[in-house]
Amino acid sequence: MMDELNARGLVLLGCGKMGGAMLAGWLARGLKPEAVTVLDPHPSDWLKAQAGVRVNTALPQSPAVAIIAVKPQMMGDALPALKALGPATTFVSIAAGTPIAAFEAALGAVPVVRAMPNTPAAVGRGISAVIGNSAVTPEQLDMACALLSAVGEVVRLDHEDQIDAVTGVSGSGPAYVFHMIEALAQAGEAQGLAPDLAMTLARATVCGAGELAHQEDATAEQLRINVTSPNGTTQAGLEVLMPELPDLMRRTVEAATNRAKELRA
Ligand SMILES: NC(=O)C1=CN([C@@H]2O[C@H](COP(=O)(O)OP(=O)(O)OC[C@H]3O[C@@H](n4cnc5c(N)ncnc54)[C@H](O)[C@@H]3O)[C@@H](O)[C@H]2O)C=CC1
Ligand SMILES: O=C(O)[C@@H]1CCC=N1
Repeated sequence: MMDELNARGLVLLGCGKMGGAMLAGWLARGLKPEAVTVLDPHPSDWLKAQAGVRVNTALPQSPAVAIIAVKPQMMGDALPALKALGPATTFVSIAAGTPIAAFEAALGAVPVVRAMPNTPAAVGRGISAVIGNSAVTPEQLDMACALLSAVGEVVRLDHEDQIDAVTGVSGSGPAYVFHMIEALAQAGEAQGLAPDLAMTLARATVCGAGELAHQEDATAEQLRINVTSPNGTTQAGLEVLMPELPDLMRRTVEAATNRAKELRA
């Protein structure tokens, strides 16, 4: 897959937080900088420092893939730049909200893969959900999945409308976890710990628990039970957290999903 991309090229439309995170992951995994053309009116300092990557130059004739990573609100302005690319290019959009039909309306009957990744892609630990349109060949869908799997896990969806809930869970999800670090650190401070120490403990705890969940086969429930001594400290803490968190998380994911639906307009 990287061989084909290195030979034919990859175009990235929009290199902000998510496009940059994925590009960082691909460059670290064998994508040659010279094979990459980025279109972005405001290139970041990180992008400017990527020697060899073409920024705001003419596009290659027929790149293997064009990644669309602009905000849904910018789509109308941004998409015409890709109009010259033909049906041999697979268009992969990572935008929340924007439906496949909008790309077909703007670009014609081209192969489109709609994907929802997340920022841990920057360290090869993302997860992306994907769905293709009727013009995508199995080989093109496989290539898009291989590209995304270079920066994490990939799941294939059956219906495009599932992607709004995916966005609410895994697209936005890293932010919920980072907020958990912030809240856990603040709670440590409230118990008298110095801010730096509380943050060190909270960050390492969330990272360590995440890594344990990643490496172990045990369910999340079992991993929780393993920490919880009967009548011990964890049980006392969970008796406060568990009645509150599921409903709070349900409302959080519902709000994010609903916002993804609104962005369709
Ligand atoms: N940040 C995240 O965690 C995730 C974001 N996404 C999706 O990725 C897309 C980008 O989001 P972010 O990277 O967070 O936003 P961002 O604001 O960091 O990046 C957007 C980039 O697009 C550029 N841009 C603006 N107008 C343009 C144009 N006409 N042509 C080319 N580039 C243009 C901007 O200069 C900016 O660098 C959105 O559609 C979002 O829904 C999807 C999954 C996760
Ligand atoms: O907040 C957003 O709209 C984007 C989509 C998923 C994560 N960030």
